[in-house]
Amino acid sequence: MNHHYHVWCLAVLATALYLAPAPAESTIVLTHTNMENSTMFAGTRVKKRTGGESNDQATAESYWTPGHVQGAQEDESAYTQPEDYFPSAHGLVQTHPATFSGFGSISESSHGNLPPLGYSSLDFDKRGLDELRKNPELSSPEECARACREGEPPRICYYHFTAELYNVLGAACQVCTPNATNTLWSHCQCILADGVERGMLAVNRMLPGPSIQVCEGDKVVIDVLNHMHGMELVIHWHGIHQKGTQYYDGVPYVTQCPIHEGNTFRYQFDTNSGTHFWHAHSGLQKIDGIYGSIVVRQPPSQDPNSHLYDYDLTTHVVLLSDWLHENGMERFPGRLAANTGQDPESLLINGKGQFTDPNTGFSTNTPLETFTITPGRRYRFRMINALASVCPAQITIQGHPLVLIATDGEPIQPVVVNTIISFSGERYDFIINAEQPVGAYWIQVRGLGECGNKRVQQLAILRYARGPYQPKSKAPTYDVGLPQGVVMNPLDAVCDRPRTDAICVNQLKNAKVVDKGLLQERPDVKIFLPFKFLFYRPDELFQPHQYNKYLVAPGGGDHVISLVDEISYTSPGSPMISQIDDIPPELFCNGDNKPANCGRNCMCSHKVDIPRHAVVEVVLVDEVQQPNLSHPFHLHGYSFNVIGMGRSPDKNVKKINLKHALDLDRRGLLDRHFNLPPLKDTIAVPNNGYVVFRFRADNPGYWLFHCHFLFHIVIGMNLVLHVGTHADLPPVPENFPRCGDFLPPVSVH
Ligand SMILES: CC(=O)NCCc1ccc(O)c(O)c1
Repeated sequence: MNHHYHVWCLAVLATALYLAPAPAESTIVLTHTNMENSTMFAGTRVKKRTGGESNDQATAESYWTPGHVQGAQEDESAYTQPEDYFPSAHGLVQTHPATFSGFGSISESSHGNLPPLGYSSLDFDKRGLDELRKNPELSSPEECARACREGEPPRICYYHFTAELYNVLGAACQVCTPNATNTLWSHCQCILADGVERGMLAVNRMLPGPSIQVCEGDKVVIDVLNHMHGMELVIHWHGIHQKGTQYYDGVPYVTQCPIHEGNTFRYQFDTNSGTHFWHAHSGLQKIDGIYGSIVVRQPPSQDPNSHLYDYDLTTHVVLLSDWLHENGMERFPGRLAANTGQDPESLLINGKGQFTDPNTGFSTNTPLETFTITPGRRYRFRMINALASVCPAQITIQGHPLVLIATDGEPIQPVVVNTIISFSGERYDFIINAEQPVGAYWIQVRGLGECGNKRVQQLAILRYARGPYQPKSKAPTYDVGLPQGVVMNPLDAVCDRPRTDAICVNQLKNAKVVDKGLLQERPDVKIFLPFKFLFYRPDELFQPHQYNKYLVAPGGGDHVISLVDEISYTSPGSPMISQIDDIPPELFCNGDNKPANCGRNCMCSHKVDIPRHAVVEVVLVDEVQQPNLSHPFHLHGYSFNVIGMGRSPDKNVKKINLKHALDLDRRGLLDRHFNLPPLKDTIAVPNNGYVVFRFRADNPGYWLFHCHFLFHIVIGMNLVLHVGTHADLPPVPENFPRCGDFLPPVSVH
């Protein structure tokens, strides 16, 4: 096809659609009646209201007419030059053409060029832009988000993150109303989320924050500037192994000191392939908006499943998150009277969604995320569960089976499912074949577990190019959802036999050969880790001279902390990796070395030492025994092979515990499979069940291992696996920030 003709033709089409008046149904109604004080939020106008007004009135007075036209993104696979393309991720304004370079010839497959990211280096703080411009060896985000080809030299990809206190529906939404035909800025700083105004935290005024999309082997450099007043910040790169760059894993007081307000910390590391993400690992900042995707692509020849799909687009990342209508700190330790625990009000899909007030039934009408596909083509989608609360998320796409091809960044032998249940921290990559009639189809994401109480869900749209924008069928509701079919990750934990209705993680097969040594009968190190909550009695918790942490759990208002092997993790005051000598040795502990007389609530820095190169087996045992709650454990620095999972085969045993798991193991009754066990870095332990996994300890360092639920991290459901010795580590980077107590002798004048 003639290159220039193609370009011109699409540009005209896109422009025409872009300037067309907004269809009535896409009017955004930014109103929300707050349960307690009936405060209305109307786009850029803020009105205080008294209670009792009808929703009709509210709607009439407080809507906003956007010029956002979904049709601007017409054909995902026909992109050629950036001028033709209106990104969907933040698709309010056209991306600045001048920021793009390196687009080659038109390719008929995605294994060719990629559409733009949806933001560019022009969105950096000026300091970031200057850094990029003065260093010719650095590539911009838009240059790095490219198709990966064998034999092409790796790049050094540069990002600048500015973290701020920010707001949803702030005045930025006045400046870049979506109907402004503004071509000066690549990025509109208006965050709509689910259409309900709130304070939040944002990186580069985007939600999700900037997506990092590179090719395997590229080096990534991220300058993180903390502009959050009175807050420290640490960012973790979930799924990146940090081999050789152990200092940049982003765990406070384990691998670094937190970044002070006003300071910039430069992370730099190599990339292992897969769908990953980044998020704050400090405090509760993640649930307030500090997260974004990481996609590390490979040349097709490197992916055993590449023959199954035609396109792997920048715009087909599906990042799921949970969303509150207040700051996360309102929920910790939590309130007693209006006890909602930590359950979210809403879910978001790529930071977008709508909210229906359960009290009034009133809905916002903010744009839903739309993924565009072309009939007859096969698309790789990369789903990231970035939820922070305890709710599993279930995704279903109307009329489209999902061909699962990877999880947590690692390829598996393809399996077909109809719905995926995922837990905080997990990633699932699947293929969608665009083989249904041209149309628009619902994507439904439901919050399960505790989220069933509020029935939170979110919708997005899978749209065939040149088809309608809205699905013909009524939107699925929480109770009448899309048909389920085969479920990935059934919550019933029946994982010891093949079944037709579901697939468990341990039943997935690795698409690559597995290290034989890992599958040997006896591992070098075997670690049993039971975990549970400690329920405090109020009289026990509120004693003089003690300020013990606690979480007010939902429902009954229990005051709890978390224990792993009877220990509640407590952070030291200096990072283990860089200032081990500044940490009093008695602060460290583990199951074999607990502090004397620490009673029920042992608080110390739980650390298990592992010899380098050892074959390690970990058995996690759920002693929480809270029906409805399965805890996803995430290991930093590694992927591990999932050997087995399930519940006790002994029908007389109602509740599993460490003693019983040890007994099952002795009798050879823990489920173990050695035929191509899949690789994961985050695994949900079935409630009242167990998980067995193995890895070879070939990455020295201090690696956090923890429940990925945000509010369980802060109450101690963590430990550190310390692999090797300090002699195995690269030297501490020059001028690496230091922190710790300052307790000089008292000076007497
Ligand atoms: C009997 C009871 O209500 N227990 C609460 C369990 C619990 C504890 C902590 C959480 O984060 C959570 O979601 C649930």
